[in-house]
Amino acid sequence: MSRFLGATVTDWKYVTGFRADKSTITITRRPVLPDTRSARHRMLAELFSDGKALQDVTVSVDSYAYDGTEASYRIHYKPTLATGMEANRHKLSEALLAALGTHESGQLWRVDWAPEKPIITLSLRKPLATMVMHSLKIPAADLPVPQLDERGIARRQQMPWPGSDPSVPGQRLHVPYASCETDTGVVDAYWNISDDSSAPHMLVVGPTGGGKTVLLTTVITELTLRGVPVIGVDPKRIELHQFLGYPGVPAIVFEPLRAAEFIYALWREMHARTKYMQTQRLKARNMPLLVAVLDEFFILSAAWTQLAKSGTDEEKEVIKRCNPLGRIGELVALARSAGIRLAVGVQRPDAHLFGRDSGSVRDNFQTRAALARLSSDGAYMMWGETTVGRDIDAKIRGRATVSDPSGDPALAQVWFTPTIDDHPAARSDLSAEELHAVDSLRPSRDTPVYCFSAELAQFIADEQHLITTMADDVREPVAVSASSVTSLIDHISDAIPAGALEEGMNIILGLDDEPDRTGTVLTVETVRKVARDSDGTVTEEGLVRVGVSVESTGRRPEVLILEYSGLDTVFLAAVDLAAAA
Ligand SMILES: Nc1ncnc2c1ncn2[C@@H]1O[C@H](COP(=O)(O)OP(=O)(O)OP(=O)(O)O)[C@@H](O)[C@H]1O
Repeated sequence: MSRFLGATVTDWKYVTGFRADKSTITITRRPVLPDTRSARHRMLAELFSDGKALQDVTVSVDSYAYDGTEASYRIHYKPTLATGMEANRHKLSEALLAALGTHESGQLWRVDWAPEKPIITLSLRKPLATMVMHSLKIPAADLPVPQLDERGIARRQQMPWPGSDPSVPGQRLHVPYASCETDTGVVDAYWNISDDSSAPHMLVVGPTGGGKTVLLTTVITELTLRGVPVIGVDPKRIELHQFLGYPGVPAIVFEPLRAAEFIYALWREMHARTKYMQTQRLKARNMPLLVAVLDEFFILSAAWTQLAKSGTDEEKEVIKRCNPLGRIGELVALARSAGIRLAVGVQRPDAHLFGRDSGSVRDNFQTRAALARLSSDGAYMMWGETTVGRDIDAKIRGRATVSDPSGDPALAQVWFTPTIDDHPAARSDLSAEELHAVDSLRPSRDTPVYCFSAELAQFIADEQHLITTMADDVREPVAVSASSVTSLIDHISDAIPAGALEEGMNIILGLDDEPDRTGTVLTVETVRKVARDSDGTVTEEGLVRVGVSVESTGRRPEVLILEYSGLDTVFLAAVDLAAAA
């Protein structure tokens, strides 16, 4: 062992040289300095040594944790066409994260691509909590509510909110619902419903059990605490019923036909408000806010389509008069300036089911949350990129991709609000912590809806009457088997355009055959084959042939061919019904 410039050298490299002009052979000894890089540093350098993924790579340590472990790295590389492509960057980031695993401290790594320079930084991030209990830190009675005159008009709508920055206008109306990761750390994700919001309506996507109802519950509780009333629509009947009688929630609508009447009343309200604002010289910011939450929107819109096609004459007339799908389009585009906001929950992002003009309708839902691992098409529809939100850990309940405060997609943990139903049967299921959370969230004041139209006022009054008489209709259960199912809404899990049907899906048939649906026997059939127009595109005119095999007396099952246009909606069976079929 010897020393070279102060370093201990255990190995030497010998280089031989020959100079013919001087007839000399030189033998030079160079020290091989020991590799002092950590195993992780070496691994990172070796990851790119073949020059395939990145070229001319140098890896350096950027910072150390207090215990001396390496806490961040910088990777310099030679920029190429491939390194500029989002999909390649995403793949490489995933490979780096997989190679790095978990840091000694238990923290996870994050990968950041510098926007302008060919530098990747690897740094540590605190893992997002896997569960965030949603509760209020101060008594609800101490929260400020907007000062409104008897018409509901606010001269100064923007009240300070505890913890808010008074220099940021409208923060009272930043409705938080999740913790999300951004470059500056974990922050609250919120829906900005103030009049200066560039994302006035909210879209929530999540499959059954994905946490959509929890997210909407979190949002509704935050809205009512802020003195913003909510009317909910829940065609599945079991998601938002907990809000019946909740302060600030004057109505929850369950029947699709009543939901159509509600959309009509809301549309009339929007026009009445606009007229009032014009005559009284009021601005959007003066108007009292009202939020409509439409859960399971595709089921609702498919039910409307079915009613329009094969309902009773009376039902058809209601759908025609209310034209809910057309009026929703108008509401989405115009309601914001009349103080009305929409939150819509759907099972999957779909390009077609918002109607013909889907693109622009979807564009108005700029506050977005996706509670599931998205397909690449779904990711593109939600975030404009095929790779965003695709690696959500499905095992963590409430894990989502949401719009962060700057509007970009970010990984998030949705705050958990247990059921807020104050029925003793619901409360008996809650733990002490959950009871504390829901009690803290309950507003101490009931916020009214200021109705500028006779239609909305009448609608709410009728709904409240219906709810009080609902108990009269309740009867003791009778056992009914799948083959005698009579009610549609209770047994469907989702509705999708025929163009999106795939082999193996269980669909409900028999709805169109019998105009009087009460007493109709529904059947559940499994899709065996789907044939689309030759180029595979789904258009309203496009024909979709679907083959289902049905029982027959012969040896082989008969194949029934159903024909749909690409935008016809088809109901999917709920799991229990499909299993029974
Ligand atoms: N943010 C969350 N944090 C913790 N647990 C959650 C969260 N969201 C949902 N869960 C858990 O997942 C369960 C299902 O959630 P939720 O009822 O919201 O699903 P959903 O999407 O509404 O399903 P469906 O479409 O069938 O109504 C909840 O009862 C709860 O236990």
